[in-house]
Amino acid sequence: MAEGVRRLLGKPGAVDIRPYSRLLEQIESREEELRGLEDAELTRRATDLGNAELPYDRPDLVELCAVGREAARRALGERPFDVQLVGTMALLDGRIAEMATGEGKTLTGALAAAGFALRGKRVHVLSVNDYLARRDAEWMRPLYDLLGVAPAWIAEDSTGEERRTAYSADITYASVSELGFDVLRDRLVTDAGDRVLPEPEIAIVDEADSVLVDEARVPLVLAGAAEASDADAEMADLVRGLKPRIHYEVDEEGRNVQLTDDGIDAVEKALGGVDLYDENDTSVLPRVNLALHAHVLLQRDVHYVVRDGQVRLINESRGRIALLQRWPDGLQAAVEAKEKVEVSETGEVLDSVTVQSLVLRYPTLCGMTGTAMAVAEQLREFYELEVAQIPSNKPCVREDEPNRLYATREEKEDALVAEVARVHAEGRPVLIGTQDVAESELLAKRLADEGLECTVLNAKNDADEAAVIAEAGTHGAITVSTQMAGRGTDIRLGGSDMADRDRVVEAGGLYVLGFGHYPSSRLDDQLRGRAGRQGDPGGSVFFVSLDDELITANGGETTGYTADADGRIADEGWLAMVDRAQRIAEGRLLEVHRNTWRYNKIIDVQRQVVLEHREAVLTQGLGDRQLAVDCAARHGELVEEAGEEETARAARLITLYHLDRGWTDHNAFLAELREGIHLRFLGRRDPLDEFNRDAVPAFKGFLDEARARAAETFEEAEVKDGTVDVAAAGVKRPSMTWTYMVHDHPFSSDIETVVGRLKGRKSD
Ligand SMILES: Nc1ncnc2c1ncn2[C@@H]1O[C@H](COP(=O)(O)OP(=O)(O)OP(=O)(O)O)[C@@H](O)[C@H]1O
Repeated sequence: MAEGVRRLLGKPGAVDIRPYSRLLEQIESREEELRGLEDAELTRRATDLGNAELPYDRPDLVELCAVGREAARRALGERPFDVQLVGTMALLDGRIAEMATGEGKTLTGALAAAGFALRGKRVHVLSVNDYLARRDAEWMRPLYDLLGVAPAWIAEDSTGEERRTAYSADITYASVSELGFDVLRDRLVTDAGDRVLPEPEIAIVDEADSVLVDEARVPLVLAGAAEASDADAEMADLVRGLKPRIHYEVDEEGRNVQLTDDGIDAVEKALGGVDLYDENDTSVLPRVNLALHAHVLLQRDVHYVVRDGQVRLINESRGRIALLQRWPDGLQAAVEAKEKVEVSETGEVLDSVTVQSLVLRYPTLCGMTGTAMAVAEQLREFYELEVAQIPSNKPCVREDEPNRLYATREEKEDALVAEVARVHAEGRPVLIGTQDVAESELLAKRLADEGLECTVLNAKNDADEAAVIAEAGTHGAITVSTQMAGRGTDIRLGGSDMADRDRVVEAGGLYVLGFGHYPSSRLDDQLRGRAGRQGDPGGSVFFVSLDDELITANGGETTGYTADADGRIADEGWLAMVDRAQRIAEGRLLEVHRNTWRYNKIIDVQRQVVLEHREAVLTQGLGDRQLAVDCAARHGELVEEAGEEETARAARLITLYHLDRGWTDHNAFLAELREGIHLRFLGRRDPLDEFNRDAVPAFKGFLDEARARAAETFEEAEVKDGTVDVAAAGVKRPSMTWTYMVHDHPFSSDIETVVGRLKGRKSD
């Protein structure tokens, strides 16, 4: 049995992996026989496993792992390590497998995917981006071929037909956002044959903590074309002239901005003496607020970049550009006006789904990540998922040094630059993790000024990013990077071809330097994990300063310390305070997650009612049956004139139209309700109760209302050239739809911000 497995019997809070480890010997004993088989015979052994139901019993599990190992050895030239097989078994049991960076999660997940697929289940492997979906599917394809199952992948530019074909494969790799958008688009089809997705069965989530926890509350939105909104160039110009603290105030967390009285006067004057609070014209104030928000709170190169004449959001949790992400429309246009670029199309929200609801659609959910234990509680609470902690194949020898704490940011930067210079002189490769794009660029400039040339990795496209990171382990390389929660490429010592490996090992392996802590220790660990893969030497250390935002925003003390001449604070108490600030930040994030979860729950319940009803209309002729009752006379006439089938088609289209229209309107109402509710919260009532109090009755008559409207339209529908002219009766579908993700709802009235702030106040 492998040393790694013997070493670890599982930590508290994690599931016991011993039942899996116990099978390893039997798996190994099958190896010799399997090596002697022809490929076709090996494939047959695999497909024979399909003659039973899930879950696998022990003999079959042994057979699956043994056959899978042999197939991987032949097809990929990689014989799965014991720990990878333990990971595969944990995934097949619906667990989250925690496996450190570079342990080979792709192969572990692929063997589990094949295991599910062989038993007739459709598997979706969810990646964090299109590049990885495609790369992993193609990488694992020879293995799947040998095991007799078919993989496919989806990318942003896949057509509807390509998607349908890909989803009908045994195993489909897709990014979470593409999957979400397909779910949303499928919800709006008017012909069941237009759907691309089959019923969800099994999801294997890569980077599970990033998707299931960090991105859980991110809504994916489907919007439909309405009229374009105007770029508010006038407002953008106006707010550009306003002065901080005189005309507007920003709250401590940098999430809200408000005009002061002087600001209000200045704006009213600049607009030719309007009254911003005129009850008869409430259109001006929101425009000012949007422009102000865009101007003050959203910073170029931190929250977005301008590229090819377009404003592109930076995905804050990954430091990458997110192609399809936009802010809610008004704000997007305001930023576009601020940056003086062409304004993009706007529209109304047709529907949305959070990442959390998206993955909860799957009856079986599992996944892998390098950092799951730290969020084990959340995985249990929100998904009923348990973590299996898989030991590393070789012991990790990375040296993680304690924090180096400095009084000020300047001192922290000086110290970091000096440290980079020191290790660089020995040829040791350095990877520096920064919080955002702007910071990475400033730091790169500073390093360059000191004669330390470095590569900056930020918000590039995913494929470029993979190529850059692959070389971060080269002798003497200095790489500055924003956070890379999404798994990229392996950092091999000595460069991607490992040509110089010995020299780099000699120098101590990859050295990871964090330029400040992330809001959660898990994100820190992901950065650290870049070094010391597969038993490689390596090290990590974080440089922190008392004026880091994490510390100032989370109640850290910033006065009364003793520092040495370089500004370094060595006192244990102060170092402990840094950890505390991070724990507080983690607690706050969890609270926000819980809150959104509660809000979304009720919306999900309502959505489910609509979706079930819609399904009956779409596939079982419910609309037609209802209209035959509600509009008996007109129904009879139409059947006479156009035939039963055509009448049923018209009834379906009309009913679906009103259901979807109603849901869009209801969504807008709920969004407004959420935004407005904080005012009542100030009246000391529980905002969630308040929300439910209004959201529930507003939905009560929903289906009846849609039915009544459908009847009205149906009465008016006329037959033209043998078909019912539903368009003439007012049934209009959006001429185009598109999708986006909303990251961290930015409006000041956002309930989470308010909840967060009031909570902060209460504990004062
Ligand atoms: N059993 C094996 N034998 C040899 N090499 C392997 C084996 N399994 C995986 N590898 C190699 O290890 C490297 C890392 O694999 P992979 O990218 O799947 O790791 P990971 O766990 O997903 O890492 P990360 O956390 O960085 O995403 C790859 O180059 C892969 O080819």
